[in-house]
Amino acid sequence: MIELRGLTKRWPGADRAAVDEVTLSVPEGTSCALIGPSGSGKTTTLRMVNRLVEPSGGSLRIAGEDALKQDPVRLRRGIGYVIQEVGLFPHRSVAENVATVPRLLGWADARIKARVEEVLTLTGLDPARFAARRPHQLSGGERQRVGVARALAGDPPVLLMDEPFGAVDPVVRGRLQEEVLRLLKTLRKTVLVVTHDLEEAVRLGDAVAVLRDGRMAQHAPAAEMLARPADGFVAEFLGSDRALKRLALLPAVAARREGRAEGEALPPGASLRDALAALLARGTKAVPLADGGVATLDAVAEAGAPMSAAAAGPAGSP
Ligand SMILES: Nc1ncnc2c1ncn2[C@@H]1O[C@H](COP(=O)(O)OP(=O)(O)OP(=O)(O)O)[C@@H](O)[C@H]1O
Repeated sequence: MIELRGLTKRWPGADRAAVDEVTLSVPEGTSCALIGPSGSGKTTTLRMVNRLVEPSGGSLRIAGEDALKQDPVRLRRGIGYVIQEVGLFPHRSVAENVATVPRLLGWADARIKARVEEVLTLTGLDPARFAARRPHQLSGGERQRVGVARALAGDPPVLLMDEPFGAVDPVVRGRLQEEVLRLLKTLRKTVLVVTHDLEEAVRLGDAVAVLRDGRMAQHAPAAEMLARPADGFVAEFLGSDRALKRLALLPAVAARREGRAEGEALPPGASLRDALAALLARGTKAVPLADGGVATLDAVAEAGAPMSAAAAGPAGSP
């Protein structure tokens, strides 16, 4: 659990706080995506959590402990940190880069070697091919994977990510997001991720927190926020196509009707957006679902409407 209460940062000489009394909880094993316009305080908030930036006020608890009373260097060893530029040591091999935190933690060589192989494999990098390479011998996507492997190496319960996939092309980016998401869920990490990209926020965050001028504009599960933005600012930030974006978060079975239809059934985990895409691409009135029944255009529209049963639930914080 990461708990920020009234966390504030005033930079010297600034006329207003860059982060102004932000309160936010990320329950254990869940992820929260921080989004907001440029300069709204996302990175400053993230860097206060690992004390790369010292807060001017407020409190911060990680796993129940007062993180502002801990030694910052020790605190950071328990927090994985992934940044856009990755920040690998250029003259060290991939294996040596990934081993950074385990070495600082004083692990024995054999344990470090085994762990490096394990996290490289977890992040989709075959140790036999990649362990000995230098960072400049990797593609952008591979470097990003090494960044994730390095952050996971010491098995920290908490992971902070700042634009983790910002530097890679959209195709690689989508695949990396999927993989990292699956990995972090399996490992039950508590994750705070900063991103500019709303789709990435919705994909990676169980909850989404929108900052505006250093203040929290809304904090809610993604589907709820897309259905019910707290105000005009959040609505505009989410975009006029927010109802469409939300379809990707709801299961196709929410639009299930009795009936039969021609063509290939949608796969089991399909979303309402997948159902809509199939209906449009096939030019049919109904598409078969994996477990029987069909999804129709009317049913997709009904299930995807912001006030439908699928969207019901209390407004406000998760
Ligand atoms: N080291 C610093 N010294 C002084 N002011 C800073 C410093 N770092 C950030 N700021 C200011 O704090 C405010 C918030 O910056 P921050 O980097 O947190 O925003 P952000 O939402 O992450 O922006 P972006 O999306 O552009 O990265 C900005 O006004 C910025 O100029």
